[in-house]
Amino acid sequence: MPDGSTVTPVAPVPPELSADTLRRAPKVLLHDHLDGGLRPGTVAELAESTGYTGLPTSDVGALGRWFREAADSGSLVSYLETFAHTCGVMQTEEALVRVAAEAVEDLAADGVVYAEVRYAPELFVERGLSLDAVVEAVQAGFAEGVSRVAERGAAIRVGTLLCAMRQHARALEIAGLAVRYRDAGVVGFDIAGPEDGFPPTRNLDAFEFLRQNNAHFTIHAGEAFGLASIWEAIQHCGAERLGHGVRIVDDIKTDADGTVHLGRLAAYVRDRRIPLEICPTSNVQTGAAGSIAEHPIGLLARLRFRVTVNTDNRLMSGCSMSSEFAALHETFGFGLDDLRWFTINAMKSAFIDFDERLRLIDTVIKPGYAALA
Ligand SMILES: O=c1[nH]cnc2c1ncn2[C@H]1C[C@H](O)[C@@H](CO)O1
Ligand SMILES: [Zn+2]
Repeated sequence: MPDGSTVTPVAPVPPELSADTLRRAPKVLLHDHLDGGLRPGTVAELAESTGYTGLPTSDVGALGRWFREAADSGSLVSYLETFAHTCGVMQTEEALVRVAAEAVEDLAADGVVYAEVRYAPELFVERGLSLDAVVEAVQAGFAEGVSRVAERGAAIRVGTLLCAMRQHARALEIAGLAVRYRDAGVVGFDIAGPEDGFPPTRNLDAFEFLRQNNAHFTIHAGEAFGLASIWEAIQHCGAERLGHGVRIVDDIKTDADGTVHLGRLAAYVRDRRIPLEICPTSNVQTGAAGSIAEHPIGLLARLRFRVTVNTDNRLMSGCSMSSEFAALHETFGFGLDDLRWFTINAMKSAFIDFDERLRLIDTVIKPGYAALA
């Protein structure tokens, strides 16, 4: 093991950042699922207009609660069952455009200035849409959302990540789709779905194809399975970022006197500045963390891993970037400097061009936090 280093535990401080300050703080979101971020009212209306009859209730308030409670299951597999309903109402171009446009509006209203929003095109072909039609409808929706936000005098930049579902074995095809639409707003690729039993190396051909094409990708790893999944994602597949990655703590030992020892893999992830797309509330719901207070983000941030904060699924977790920041502020005492650090970490780790990342850091994020201080 590398030499130990001592970290001083940070005592939580009383909350002092108002909800309004947290909302106005510029935020960068790298891990947000399109089919996990619908407004409950939109789910109900689309079910009605598209003839989807599977919803557990049509009452909007009850529906929002149902998603949160059903997702709060302690297991990733049960959590994922709730997506049958959101995907069920997203099978037409009109529905995809609407959901994508509203997602952008909701993120901008929450103070998000750059977002990478992901989804699996293969989940929206049940009623005959082609994969290309799905991608084009979502891109049209994002463009519509961005222009509605601009009309209100605000600004948001959105990049798309295309996911392949681990259990469907269509990763090479979806990777090809991501590369074909790279000049139309698709900035990267991911694999999602059940982790246990579906190791990242099942999709090696897709990752090799992406690397040959100089394309970016992240991998959901270290959420419902441990270090082996993270190791494969990085060392076999070449993931640039880790979706969640929280189980990297299994490779970190803390002595009774506070001395911390990083194993080889944890040291590699930290040394190489591999971004962790951490989603605190989602991790509690799927059982990856016992509670927000027990979430490894406190330790990982203190050890200066490249930590980013994300929503994962705003509908299923009933959360936003502001509410995740608020929970971290209340639980760990993170202040504006820490939130700015998470935000700049995320912006540095985005899949858009370097000069555009720099421009957002210098002209939007830094001045935005300076104005709040
Ligand atoms: O946290 C997650 N882990 C693995 N898969 C996930 C997670 N959140 C959402 N998904 C799945 C369900 C969606 O249908 C799919 C594409 O967005 O990705
Ligand atoms: Zn996810």
